[in-house]
Amino acid sequence: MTQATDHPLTLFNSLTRRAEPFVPVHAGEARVYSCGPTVYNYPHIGNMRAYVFADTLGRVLTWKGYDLTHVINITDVGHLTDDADAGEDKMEKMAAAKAQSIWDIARHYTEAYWADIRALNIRQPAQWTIATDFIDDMIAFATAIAPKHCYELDSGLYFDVSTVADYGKLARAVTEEGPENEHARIEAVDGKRNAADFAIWRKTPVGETRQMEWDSPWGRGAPGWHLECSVMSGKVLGFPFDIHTGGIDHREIHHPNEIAQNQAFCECGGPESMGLADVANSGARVWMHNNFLVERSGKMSKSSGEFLRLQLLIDKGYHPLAYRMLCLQAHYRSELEFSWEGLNAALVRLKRLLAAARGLIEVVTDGATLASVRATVTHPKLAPLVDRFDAALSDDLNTAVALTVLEEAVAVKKVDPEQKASLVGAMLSALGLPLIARTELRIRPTHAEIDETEIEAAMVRRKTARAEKDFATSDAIRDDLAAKGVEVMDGDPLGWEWSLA
Ligand SMILES: Nc1ncnc2c1ncn2[C@@H]1O[C@H](COP(=O)(O)OP(=O)(O)OP(=O)(O)O)[C@@H](O)[C@H]1O
Ligand SMILES: [Zn+2]
Repeated sequence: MTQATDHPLTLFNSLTRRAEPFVPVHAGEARVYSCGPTVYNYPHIGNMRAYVFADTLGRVLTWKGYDLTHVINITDVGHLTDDADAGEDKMEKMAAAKAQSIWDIARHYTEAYWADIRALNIRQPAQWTIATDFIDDMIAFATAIAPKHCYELDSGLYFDVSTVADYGKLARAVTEEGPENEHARIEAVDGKRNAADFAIWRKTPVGETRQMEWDSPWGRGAPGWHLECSVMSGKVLGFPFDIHTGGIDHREIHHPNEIAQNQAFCECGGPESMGLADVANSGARVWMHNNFLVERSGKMSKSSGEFLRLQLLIDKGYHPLAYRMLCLQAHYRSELEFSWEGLNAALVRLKRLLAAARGLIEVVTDGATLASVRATVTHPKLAPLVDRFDAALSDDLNTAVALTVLEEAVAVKKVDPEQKASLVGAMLSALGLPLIARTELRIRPTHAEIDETEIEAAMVRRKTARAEKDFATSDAIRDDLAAKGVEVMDGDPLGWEWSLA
């Protein structure tokens, strides 16, 4: 638990548009729900920024001593090609395009997403909730709110946004651009009472069949995407829970719609009052949003054909943790522009950090808390760094500053090595950077013509030649390696003797 002397954890709440001290709903606990991917395609690295952010939040909550329950969902049904109420189901569309079963599509892309989660050292949440496992709960939730908040049309059961207070309060559109802008692009459906009304249950049109459809009081069909997240978060974490996360696009439609449903549910079927005067019954106390990873050409999107996958970075010889480092260097609420130069700089920084921390490799401090670090790290050169690191993370997850404090800690000399090791280990774990051997960071790009064992063997032959002053042989080996795309780095201060060009 947070001690009186610790920096209070403050988090920016999109709902109140303020950084606020974190006050858990249940003492000592933190319950967090993160909107998960729609598994119709591979995630791009922009999508993965959302999970690096959610993981960083979880790690900071652990660091601060909270007992964390993190839930991430997998959306395998219901997300339309437009976040608002138009278009086709993304999953059905991809299954049709590939002439495959939707269940196979979902399985394949869920596995691909999980592989990226592991590669980025993102901790496993307490539960992955799969939307199609919660259909009965979704029907029960919709049944509870329908009489007061919904109406039925031929195409489905619609939520009437005028039945809840402050609809769209979360969305920037409401205060800065006027609600009409955002809603102007929502496709008109005959009979809708308000432009922003959305389907919480979508009926399968007469004469059509969907691969995924279920019976409901409103006919055969499928749940709406917004309904899914309200149901899974409330069911697993209980309303109200502490923090709901997602990318900044969710602040405009998906989360306002979740909030509207949560308000309706808490009034009709849930706890009478959640004791949250200013964020009345919105389901979660704090709503947090990561900003986008962008390319020079604009927001990265997997709906638009070509996109950057983590695997592409790996194929080009970048360790996936270089991408984690890139994310940590920016504040999660800032837009981050992706470039290969930037990724390379992040990789070099990571190499340098891990090379400097080399001697500390045996230390296992995963999940270390501030309290445990304070108890062991008392040296006057180190204790102030604990404090500064904590201050940075507590300041709305300022990982950019925390990283610089970590680098200072690694560079501290003439201190008790065990204390230094515990401190560095704990800092790395709070940022989700594993203390891997630096050689593991070296990845062979798929286009390379030579493998690492061959390179290492050539390097040994070259060393022997040089020791024997046989410079002709040593130069010939270097030239041969250069021809295969390997640069020999004599006198490299990081101790890396070669790199792939
Ligand atoms: N460029 C981006 N940078 C950061 N986060 C993003 C980016 N694009 C999407 N996200 C976030 O990634 C998470 C997963 O999104 P999801 O799988 O629903 O993507 P999507 O909306 O279907 O795809 P697309 O990337 O085409 O918009 C969401 O929290 C979303 O807000
Ligand atoms: Zn969601």
